[in-house]
Amino acid sequence: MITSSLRSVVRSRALRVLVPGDGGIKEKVEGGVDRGTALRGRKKEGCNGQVRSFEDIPHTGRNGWMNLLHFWRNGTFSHLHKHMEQNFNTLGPIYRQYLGSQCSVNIILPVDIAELFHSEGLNPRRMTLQPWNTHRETRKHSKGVFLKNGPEWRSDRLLLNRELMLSSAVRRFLPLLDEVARDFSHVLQHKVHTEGHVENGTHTLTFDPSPELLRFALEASCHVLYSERIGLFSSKPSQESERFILAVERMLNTTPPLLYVPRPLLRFYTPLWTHHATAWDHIFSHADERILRVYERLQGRGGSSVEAAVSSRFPGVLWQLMERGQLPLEVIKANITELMAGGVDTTAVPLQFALFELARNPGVQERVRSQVQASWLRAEGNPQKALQGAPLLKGTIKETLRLYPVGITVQRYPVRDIVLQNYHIPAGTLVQVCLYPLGRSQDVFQDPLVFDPHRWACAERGERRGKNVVTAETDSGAGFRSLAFGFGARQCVGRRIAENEMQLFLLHILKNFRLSVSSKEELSTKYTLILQPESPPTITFSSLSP
Ligand code: HEM
Repeated sequence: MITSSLRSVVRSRALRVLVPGDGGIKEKVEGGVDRGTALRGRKKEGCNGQVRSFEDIPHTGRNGWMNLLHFWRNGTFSHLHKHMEQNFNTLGPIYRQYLGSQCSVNIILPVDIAELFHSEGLNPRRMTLQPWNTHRETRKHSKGVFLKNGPEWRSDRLLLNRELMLSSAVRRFLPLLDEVARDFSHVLQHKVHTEGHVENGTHTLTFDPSPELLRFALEASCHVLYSERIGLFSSKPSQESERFILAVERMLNTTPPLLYVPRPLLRFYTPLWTHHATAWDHIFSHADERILRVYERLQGRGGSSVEAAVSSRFPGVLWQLMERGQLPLEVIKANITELMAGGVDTTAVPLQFALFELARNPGVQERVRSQVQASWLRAEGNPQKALQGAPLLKGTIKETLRLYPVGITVQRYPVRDIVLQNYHIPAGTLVQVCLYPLGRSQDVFQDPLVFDPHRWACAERGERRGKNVVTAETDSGAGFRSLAFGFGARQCVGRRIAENEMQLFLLHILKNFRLSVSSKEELSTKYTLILQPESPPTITFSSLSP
């Protein structure tokens, strides 16, 4: 039962409105908003409007082990995102989920999401990825920001933000991303002209671009993190890079089955655990080699690299971190490894979805292309100006991630008791914002299954467009609908790289190719720690140049 002191806290508290913004969050305090406004939109009032207890929250069946066994036995763990969507349809906008030893409260409505992030505290915490932690501990590796918590996380994170999140940092690495995106488009042009056929005077090629997209993402990551081009667009890409891509995929695929296994039992999953740990070892050794190279460059050895580094060219995030010397080498290694592991599939996979959606929505594609072409002309080759002049590119990425979020949930442990949907949630409860059902909810988005990048352009201009713009009067969770990169101080540290990398990729593709697909059917998706197409879509690229 809820205590009277909690009720009075809820009643008396001024409602602080958190506004998610591009550079983090702005927080403004609006005094005097009553509890009625704070709880508007909540559907389930207990008798006499009393806050209900945690135990009253609808749930999916309380034996977490039986639930997990059910998923494993039926091979449906990869459809966890679909189960969440079904549960919201049957249980309402909040429910308890039991999986293995873990209980979470799952939510979907912006008003509740706002309340959750409002209570995340100074050092927000996500769900622990136990297999990743166990690998670090057994190999005696440090943790990077992904796995750290508390004040230690915060101080490391502030140093990383300077190299990855500030607009000054973006200005430094944007030209590198642009170079990779242009090269990719040239190589694709060559492939279409040499391997494709001519249809109505246009060179056309139909293929599954997913392996090329992974190479693009790895090439882009290496260029920004190490200032190194690794030649992945050549006809014979290095085997080391191909092995790295395989290691990241294996690490991702082996994480979910190990996720809910208590640590002492991990060793009983021996073959799976061995695959997982070996994949991580490989990812670490990739970073090790680069660190050694940069170390040698910093020591003044390896002449030509030093010249590159002291020239005006951006020497890469690793170089910057090592040169500043504010983080121990072990911690730099852990962070660079996490950035490499987190930076390949996370951008390559949404690009598959974006190409597919643009291809199956030719009208949308034309509108984005004409904005891109006009902006490109005005920008005279300046990539930053070109992106600023084509907001539909950003809308395309947001729309892609709305329908196909890379991570299906964002998690937090509130640092104080809160009330969600009129239920009492004790501090320290794992609460998950379920991004996949959120992006497809009719209660949150008008025509949720329609791919419409323009809806975000309207939202950013504050225009009212059906339910798509929710104002402070109608919903205190205004804006908490585009959360694919998480939120606040703990949001994705690679966000600026990812957003710019994906937008520049689409810019150069749309300038040079018309995209189409033979079937406009929905893509089936599977959850393997990240959300992926069940089978990668085949896309037809038709060259726009003769
Ligand atoms: C479309 C691409 C991407 C998406 C959708 C995405 C999504 C996310 C999300 C949801 C989180 C958790 C945020 C939170 O809890 O609030 C996260 C954290 C993180 N991401 Fe990304 N990510 C993407 C690309 C990248 C890239 C390219 C990198 C590396 C260059 C990266 C590195 C990280 C790291 C290191 C964290 C942990 C940050 C921390 O805990 O302080 N991500 N990402």
